[in-house]
Amino acid sequence: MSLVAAPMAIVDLATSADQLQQAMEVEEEAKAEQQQQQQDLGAGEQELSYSILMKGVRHLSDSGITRLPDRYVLPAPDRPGAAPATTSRVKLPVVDLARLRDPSQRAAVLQTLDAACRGYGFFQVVNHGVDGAVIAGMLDVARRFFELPLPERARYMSPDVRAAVRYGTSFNQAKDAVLCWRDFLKLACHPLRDVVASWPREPADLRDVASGYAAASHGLFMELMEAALQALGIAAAAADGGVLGELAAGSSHMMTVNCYPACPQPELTLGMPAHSDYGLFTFVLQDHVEGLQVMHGGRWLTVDPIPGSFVVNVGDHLEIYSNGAYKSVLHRVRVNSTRPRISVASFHSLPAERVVGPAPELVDEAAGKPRRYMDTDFATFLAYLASADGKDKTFLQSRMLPPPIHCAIYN
Ligand SMILES: O=C(O)CCC(=O)C(=O)O
Ligand SMILES: [Fe+2]
Repeated sequence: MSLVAAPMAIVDLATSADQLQQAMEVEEEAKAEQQQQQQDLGAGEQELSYSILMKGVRHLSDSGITRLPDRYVLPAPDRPGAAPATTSRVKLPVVDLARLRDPSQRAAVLQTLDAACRGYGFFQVVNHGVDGAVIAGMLDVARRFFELPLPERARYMSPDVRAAVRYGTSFNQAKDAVLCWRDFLKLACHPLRDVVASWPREPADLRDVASGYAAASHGLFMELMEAALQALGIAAAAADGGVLGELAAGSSHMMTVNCYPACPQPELTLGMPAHSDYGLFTFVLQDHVEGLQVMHGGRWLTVDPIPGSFVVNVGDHLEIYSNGAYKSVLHRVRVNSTRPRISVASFHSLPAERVVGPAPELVDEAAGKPRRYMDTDFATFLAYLASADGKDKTFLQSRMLPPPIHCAIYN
């Protein structure tokens, strides 16, 4: 063995001693967790304490419960089967990025994008060019994260909504009167280089895989924003910097990895309640299990997942920026009794400190295009979340201006 190799061998030994120690710790934690699960359910399936519920639904599902704990049972009118009930499935409008990139077909695809953002607020992106291995890898590492023993996941629990990494359960767990059948891992993704080191250390490939995925998602977001601005007729502003230039200089990007385990009574609860998203565009990557539903024409429609595609939706910021032309639409997630589901939602927007209001190009009082929304910023949104439950699109509604009053006397 050469002298050069010796320090390597020492490092290797040290690493494996560390790994052995870690493996023993994890095994002990897993045993303790299993005992705890049995204790949690020891007295039959009596109502569970708040601290047990805060361990999340993966913990409950792994415990083998057969009845939904009361805290997850929605009032009858809010249950997924209640009116407006539907089992209709929807194939969302398809935005083909290969065609968008082809100058001879760009105008036609811009029309599709524009119509989708005005009508559904949702569309699917295909032929995006993101390597299938990056997509499959992201879903796979997400699944493996939620399979880690609870103590390993629980390291990242935090009440701080600004934390770069946050593990939790339900929708807004500190506020939800009825809990949701979802656990999540939230990862701040901007600036990527600075935040990755604070992401979970396990699974060992999570940082690498998720940062590759985050970079790809951000690239697609920039491309779609440019297209959306062009479709809205404000591309000229982008040419001299504009909002696209701002986004290139800095943006906000959060990734939420959602885990919806199999649920004993899925007809009584939801994985996520009806909500709209806060940013400009959200990219959702879902596995092959359906669950996402979109409100359209007063009915809930289940999105048919196209494997390898992204579901993209307009967020509150884009509705405000487009002065109401593009719609930030209510959506929710249903769960089922047999198949766990994983999704990865990437929320893209302007920097958190940026005040967002309607684009000046889209407001013209004299031409009958009044400003329809107040300016807003992240601090206002957080204050809103702290004061209300943040559901049912009420934040966006709180930013809407009343239509101008036209009085005949002055006309
Ligand atoms: O799980 C899904 O399909 C959607 C998730 C979602 O709407 C969200 O994270 O805001
Ligand atoms: Fe959402």
